[in-house]
Amino acid sequence: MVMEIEISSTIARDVEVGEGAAAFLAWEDLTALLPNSGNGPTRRLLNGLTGFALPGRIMAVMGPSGSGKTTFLDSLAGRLSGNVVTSGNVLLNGKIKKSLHYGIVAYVSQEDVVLGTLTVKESIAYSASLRLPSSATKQETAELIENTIAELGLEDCADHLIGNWHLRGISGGEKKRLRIALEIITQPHLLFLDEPTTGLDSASAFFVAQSLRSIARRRRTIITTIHQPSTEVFSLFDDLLLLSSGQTVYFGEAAPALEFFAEAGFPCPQTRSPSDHYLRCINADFDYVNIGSQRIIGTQDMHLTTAEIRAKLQHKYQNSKLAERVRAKIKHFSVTQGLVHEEISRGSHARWRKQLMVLIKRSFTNMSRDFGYYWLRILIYIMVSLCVGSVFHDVGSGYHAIMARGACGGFVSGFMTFMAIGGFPSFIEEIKVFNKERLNGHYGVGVYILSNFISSFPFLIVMSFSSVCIIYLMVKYHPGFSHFMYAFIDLLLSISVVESCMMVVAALVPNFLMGVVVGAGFIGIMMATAGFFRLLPDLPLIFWKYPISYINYMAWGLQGAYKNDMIGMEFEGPVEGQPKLKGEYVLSSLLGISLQHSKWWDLGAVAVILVAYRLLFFIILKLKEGAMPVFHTYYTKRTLHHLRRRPSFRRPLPFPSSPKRHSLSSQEGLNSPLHST
Ligand SMILES: Nc1ncnc2c1ncn2[C@@H]1O[C@H](COP(=O)(O)OP(=O)(O)OP(=O)(O)O)[C@@H](O)[C@H]1O
Repeated sequence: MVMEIEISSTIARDVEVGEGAAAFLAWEDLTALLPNSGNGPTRRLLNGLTGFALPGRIMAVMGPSGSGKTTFLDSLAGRLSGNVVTSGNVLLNGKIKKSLHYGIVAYVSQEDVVLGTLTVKESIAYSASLRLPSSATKQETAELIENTIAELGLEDCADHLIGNWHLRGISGGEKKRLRIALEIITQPHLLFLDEPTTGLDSASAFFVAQSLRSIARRRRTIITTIHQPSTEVFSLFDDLLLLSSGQTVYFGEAAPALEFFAEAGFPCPQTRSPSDHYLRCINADFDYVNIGSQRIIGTQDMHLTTAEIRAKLQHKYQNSKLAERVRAKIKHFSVTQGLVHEEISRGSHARWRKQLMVLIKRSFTNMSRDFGYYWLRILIYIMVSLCVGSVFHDVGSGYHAIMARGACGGFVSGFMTFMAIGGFPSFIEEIKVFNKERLNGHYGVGVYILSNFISSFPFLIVMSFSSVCIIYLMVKYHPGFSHFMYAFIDLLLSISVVESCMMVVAALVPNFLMGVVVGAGFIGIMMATAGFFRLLPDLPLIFWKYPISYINYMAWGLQGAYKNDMIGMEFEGPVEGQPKLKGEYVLSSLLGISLQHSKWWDLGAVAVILVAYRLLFFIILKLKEGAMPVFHTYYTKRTLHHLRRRPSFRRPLPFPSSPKRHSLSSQEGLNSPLHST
């Protein structure tokens, strides 16, 4: 007999009667494919999933490791990596949505992306200030922060630093709860969580699940993937989506799943928890277990292989009235556009000026507490400056001092700016935090770039000022306050350009080692064409002179530095008694510097290049947001068109006709990812 489970009347009521804003989410025939770059098989990571999530309810997505739980959440949220192709519809409040990022959904991922230099309370407070409406009073915000801390049991560690690579901070479980707190503080209408309880002890896991349930009860829609929940935790979930190899094994209310399994011939033993039982039935990883030298069958108690159990369950689900009604409900969703009148809230409600102030403060706090971000570099800059100062000490104005001054200028413009690459690991961390917060709609790209620049500027001033002070005084460059200030601003702008350039690299290559290599390579090219190792007039005209030397901040910076030092100076000639050499003559004849424009033009050019890099950084971040989805849609269409022409790809999925135990090799065939060639 086939038992059919009714979709509860409460769900139906929820769908029909909605008060205020709420998120009714549905997905239809959701498929994710991993095409092989060659002519090999295409993996189906998700295979035609259909279902819905309703406000006021919390849905658990369960399945063995690798069954596609994260892929499912990512494909709903439009966050899958570029190599995965998706098809199907995602409907939010009856309207088809391409994806649910930039604030439509709050997503708590598994990745550990938080600023480790802040305390738990500070992190939550910044997150609240960034997103709560500007009308929220200080007291309301403080209450909300306290409540959120209490809701996730973070009181004991509220004032502890989170911790990073060199700073031991809060525990992994506390970090996990903090990441949830950062997202739930604004009570988002739609919340996705990827394994929020993994790594937590049973009491904390229960605590977290209970908080999520109470949030859901405030007409919030919550979908969470979960690994091995305890019976207590499992009982807190309203709905269940059970996945195996990217296919639905069960979708519906969580409690009746027991009857579904029993009806299918797999009743849950009394000694086993229901969630354990479901996973055991569909987890093929331990079908065959080696105990000593013996190989035994893990699912012996059910007399079937996992592949057979899974196929039976899938078959039963696909042909059940339950699946039929889900499809009917989705149809209802798609024809009833705008089930709720209010738009669901998106990301931040704070005004951009408030966001800018909060981000500047947060970024400045992070930079000043992270020793590796600027302090270490400032220390190294001072030490290197002392070394340069003593090597070129009181360089003088003899004939040989001409080359010494040139070399010292070359070293400062080249190597001293190159050292800005040392901040790359911190840039990478910051970009990761930006990416996460941006996708969750906390703030915009422009606000982030401006805040990052403003908060780093005081450190760059300290770095350049201390270096120029030491070098200028020890080497005894051209005397005079204006000359000193020029050298300081020249170095400040040059270091700022390298910083901006490194931010561009971090946005394009978000990997520490690869980023450092790319950044170092780029600065190396700038050094080679700056006019010190090869004079500017001698550079090959095509490419190296035009355009490279003209877009090279170091070339402009070095020309300005040379002019600042040498114009107005006189140097001894090569032979004693010869007339003195004027600085202008040295510049044009020996150093290949054009005197057709003043040193201020050179400084202006460095400033323009700095603005250009910041703009480039903005454009890259914007392009990643805007153009990448367009490219991905094109790639998806092309790949699907190509795949649909393959007959084997269109073939329906196989279900074994008889529950015979397969040989190991045939079982492996069934358990391997579903694919077509
Ligand atoms: N971008 C990708 N490129 C290659 N393989 C991918 C990609 N995304 C997902 N996969 C593969 O899809 C399968 C499902 O991955 P997914 O992370 O969704 O599983 P999961 O059920 O969340 O597992 P776990 O519980 O271990 O986190 C895995 O085999 C994974 O390697």
